Amino acid sequence: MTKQNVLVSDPKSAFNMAIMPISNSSVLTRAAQKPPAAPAGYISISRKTLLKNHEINGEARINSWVDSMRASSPTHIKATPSLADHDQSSWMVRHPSALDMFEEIIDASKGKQIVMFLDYDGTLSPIVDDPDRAYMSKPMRETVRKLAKCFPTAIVTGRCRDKVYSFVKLAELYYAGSHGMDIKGPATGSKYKKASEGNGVLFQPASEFLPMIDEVFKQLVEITKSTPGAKVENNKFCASVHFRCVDEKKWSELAQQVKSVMKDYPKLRLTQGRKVLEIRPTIKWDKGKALEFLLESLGFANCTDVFPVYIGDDRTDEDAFKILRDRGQGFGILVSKFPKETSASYSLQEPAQVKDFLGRLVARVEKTVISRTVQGVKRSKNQI
Ligand SMILES: O=P(O)(O)OC[C@H]1O[C@H](O[C@H]2O[C@H](CO)[C@@H](O)[C@H](O)[C@H]2O)[C@H](O)[C@@H](O)[C@@H]1O
Repeated sequence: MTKQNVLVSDPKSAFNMAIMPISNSSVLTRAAQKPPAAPAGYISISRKTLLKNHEINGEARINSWVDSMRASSPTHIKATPSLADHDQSSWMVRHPSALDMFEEIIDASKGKQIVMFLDYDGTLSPIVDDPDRAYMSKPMRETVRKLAKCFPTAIVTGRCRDKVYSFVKLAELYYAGSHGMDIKGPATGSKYKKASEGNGVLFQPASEFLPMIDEVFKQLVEITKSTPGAKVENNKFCASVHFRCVDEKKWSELAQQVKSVMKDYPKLRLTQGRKVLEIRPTIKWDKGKALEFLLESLGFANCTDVFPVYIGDDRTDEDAFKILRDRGQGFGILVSKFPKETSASYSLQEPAQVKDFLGRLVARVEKTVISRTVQGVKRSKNQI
């Protein structure tokens, strides 16, 4: 893939730093010098906080990561059924099933342009022990393929962009890898243009961190060798340390190992996912910003009639859910079998339900197009 310029139309937009050749890192250097405040849900962010936590409060912090990883583990939630039952019913009132609310969702989107944002792991593919084998089923791929014919559709993932593409294998989608720090979006000003048509833009706001992430990745691989089951994944602009196959008794030790590497990299921060610690640059960029960037580059920056739908299962998806809440446009759907603190409006329990929901959306568009064709009504085929 060649390096390209990114041009975003609104000069006052939050994406001014995108108006530059990707290879020019001067603006990014400024951003990196002054780490921004932590977005909601992050474990730590600023250099000061990192140093403070490592020097003064490191032990407590590590324990809190490990505790929260344990607490969010389904085996632990199942171990307290009475709490789970009670929480589940009141939580479902606040975050009803997107399948049960399908007609309400369709009504809310009427006359608006739906834009779909899909997380990968735990949303399109079931969670499995080996991250290299988190395949998407053929029926899910077919459903997403059809979905992309109906609406602009993007994958927004913590994974390396090339890796997620090797799983999804659909050229007609837009891809935001490394938690949105590696975006292959639509060509500038290409409203409604398919990703497969023309040159898409490449946006990599953390490009200057590449050598640092590589270095940290190698150190993490080395230091975690002594922990059976630990796995380190290079996600290009971030790295993931997997705890899933590590004996829980060893989790604190593994977290300590990660911390010991991090102490030399104040420009990196840690976030937490599903049995994973993720190491990423301290730039103010996340899946929420990626969603906004994609909406803007699709030509929907100031549109009131756009209806973005973001589906995800992880803490990192909360940044995108929150953006949608704040914009008052569209909504988020959290994929979870258990109650979780979330800014999403609706819920689905597992990838199989995500497929059903997407399939129903596709079926509704197809039905609407047929009935409009029969009636001779002219309207954008992407609108329900
Ligand atoms: O943003 P996502 O698409 O959800 O990616 C987040 C991380 O997902 C992957 O890890 C998770 O899925 C694995 C496979 O099912 C599982 O083994 C692991 O425990 C989960 O945390 C991926 O491997 C990470 O690199 C992503 O950052």
